[in-house]
Parts: sequence; structure tokens; C-alpha cells
Amino acid sequence: MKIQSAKVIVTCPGRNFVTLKIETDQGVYGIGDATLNGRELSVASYLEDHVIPSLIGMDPRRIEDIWQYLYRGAYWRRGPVTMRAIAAVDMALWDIKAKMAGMPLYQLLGGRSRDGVMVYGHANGGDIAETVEAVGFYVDMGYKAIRAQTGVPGIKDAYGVGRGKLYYEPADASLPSVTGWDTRKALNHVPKLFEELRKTFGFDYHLLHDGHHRYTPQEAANLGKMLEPYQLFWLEDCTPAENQEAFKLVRQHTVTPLAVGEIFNTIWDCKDLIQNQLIDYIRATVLGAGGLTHLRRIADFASLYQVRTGCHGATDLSPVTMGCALHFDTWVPNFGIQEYMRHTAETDAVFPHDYRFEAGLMYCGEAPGHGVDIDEALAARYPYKPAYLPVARLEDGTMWNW
Ligand SMILES: O=C(O)[C@@H](O)[C@@H](O)[C@H](O)[C@H](O)CO
Ligand SMILES: [Mg+2]
Repeated sequence: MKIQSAKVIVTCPGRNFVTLKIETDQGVYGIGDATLNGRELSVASYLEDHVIPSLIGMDPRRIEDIWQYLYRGAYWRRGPVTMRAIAAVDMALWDIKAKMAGMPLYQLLGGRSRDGVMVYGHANGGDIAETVEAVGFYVDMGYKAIRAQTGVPGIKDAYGVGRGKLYYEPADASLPSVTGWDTRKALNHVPKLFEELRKTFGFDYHLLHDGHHRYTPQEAANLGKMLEPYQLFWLEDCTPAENQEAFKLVRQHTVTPLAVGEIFNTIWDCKDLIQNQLIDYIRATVLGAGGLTHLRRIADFASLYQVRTGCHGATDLSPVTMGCALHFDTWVPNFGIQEYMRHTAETDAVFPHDYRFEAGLMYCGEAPGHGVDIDEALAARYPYKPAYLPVARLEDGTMWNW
């Protein structure tokens, strides 16, 4: 069996997606996601110019060997562009293998560990009252876990506050727009949101919050401590994690559970965090961390330290990643939660899929493969449109982490 051809499809049904389609000489094809929000064309080029030529003629059944070939073979290891390109190939090859086996992907990974996958949605509002209302909206839809973000008085376009109730799309301008940040204002405000949410909804729902890399370790520790009475499911990205040791300081001061990893590419980004038990949830994804082959390795390592998974699932990860993630989540023994930001109807139409949401859980389908396809004719109707994530500056103009 041979890989006969492969192509990259760039489409923008409301937002940009980069998709890899690998075709075999036996008529079976596989689909992989290669989207890198705000830097999409770099992965498209990496695949088209450097990966696809070497794939032609290879045996698509040799998933592990191809992964090693692309990882070791580039010499230049890791990084978001390389690892997303590898992830796209890996997803497509698992799709092919599962289709050939006539099995849904989770069966090849080791079979079902649970009935459904608990997901969390994003509730946000311009102020606390609006966010409380938005959380109510998610509660009514049946969610068991909800991430809450709110506008902060005095901060321009605070992170996480979208324009609609269901869809949050921060990459919205043809050049990065400038948003604001002020840690003191946020630290004064965020605990009040969770106090209000617990007063209104009680403790039956899981609540989550994303710090989006804005706080120093000391500030993050302070926030975690202030949030303790509200028993969060997790506090995410409370401080940047390039320096994994930074989490020691946070950990020493708070028992609020910590999650990190949506921007991690390999196990090396989280090895110390996991083996020193500095985090509770690892957010690495199928797309960001080199595909199922590598994410499985991270999850197995994490399981030794009772760290559970919590895969990133924002809208900039296409339905292809969502499909793969749900198969992974259905299998992985140390599952924690799955993020689920809904795609628009336009996006869902371009990527027909068989996963579904019901009463706060999601279910992958039973079709052979990962269950997500691409409608190429429809995709061609939505050409690429440059879109960038915002940047953040402090009040005096200093660049900060968005
Ligand atoms: O937790 C999350 O989902 C966020 O941090 C993302 O929305 C993130 O900002 C985007 O994926 C960036 O592309
Ligand atoms: Mg996040």
C-alpha cells in the first residue's frame, strides 16, 4: 500500500482552516487538520513544499515510522509549525488505518473507556451580570462544566469576551488589533465574578477560568488563593509556562487545580510540570502536539503522576481535530475534560462529521476512521482571508502577553 497523493486545502468558512488530505493507491483517504491561528500559510507551505514530496510512495500503515521520519528527519525539532504539520499527517494516517480496519478510531487506540466525554463551553460577558446570564444560557443547554470570563472595568477588550453567545473568534482583523491589560484591575474583579456565579448557581456545576498567560507566578498564586472558596475545576494558563519551574511558586500557595498546555508542542514542554506534579490537567491537543501518536505518549506519561487530560478545543482547531480529540477522549484512561467551542454552521457544512453533543457530554461517531470529512467543492467557495490574533499592551504602552 502506498501514499499516492496529498494536498493542502485552505478554506475560510468564517475563519481560516488548513486541511491535509492524503490519498492512497487503494482508494482510501485520510484527513488531517493543520490550522495555526494567525499563521496558517506557514504550515500550508511546510506541508506542500517540504513534507508532501517525501510522503509520496510511503506505506501509510507505518504511522509510527512516518512520525519519527518527520520529527527526527527535519533535524530542526519541535515548534508550532513543524508539530502541526506532523499532526496533520498523523491524523490522516490514523484515519486511513481505522477506515481500512473498518473501525472507529477509538477502537484502534484501545477501545472505549467511557460512555461520553464531558465538555466545557465558554460563557462570557462585558460585565459580571452579563457573564452570569451567559453561564445560565450554558446551564440551560445542559453543560455540566462552563468556563467563565468577564470584561474588567478599565481594561480595553479583556481576553475571552466575545461578541456572540456561542462563538468566540479573537482572530478578527487583517492586522493584530491592540487590546489592554492591567493585572491589578483583573485581580480585583475576577474573584467577584466567581462569588456571584456560586451564589447564583451553587456548587453543582464545574466552573473554569483562563488567565491566558497574563499573570506573574506570584500574581497567579494570589489569584488561585482568592478563588479557592469557589472550588474551580481549573485555573488555566495562570502564568506563562516556558519556565516550567514557575509553577512551583503557584503550587506552593494554592490548591486551586491548575491546567496548562494549549500552546505546548511536545512532551518536553510539560515533562517537569508533570513529573513534579505542578499541574492537574494537561491541555496539549492532537493538533498542537504532533498528532495522536505523540499526544498518547504525553497522556500515558501524565497518567503515572495522576495528571489528567483537558484538550484544547477552541474554534481555531477544525472539526477534524475535534473528531480526533473525541476518539482520543473516549479511550484515554486519565481523561479529565474536553474544551468545546462550537463551530459555525458554515464551518460544520464544510467539515461533515458524526460527533454530537447531548446533555453536557459529547460522543464520537461509530463510522470507520475519525469520522470527519471535508467537502472540497464547498471549501473552495471560501478563499483564505488574513486574520490575526490581537496583541495586548499595558496602560503605558508596554507589550504584554495576549
Ligand atoms: O482556552 C482557550 O480556548 C483559549 O486560550 C483559546 O481561545 C486561544 O486564545 C485560541 O485558541 C488562540 O488561537
Ligand atoms: Mg486557553
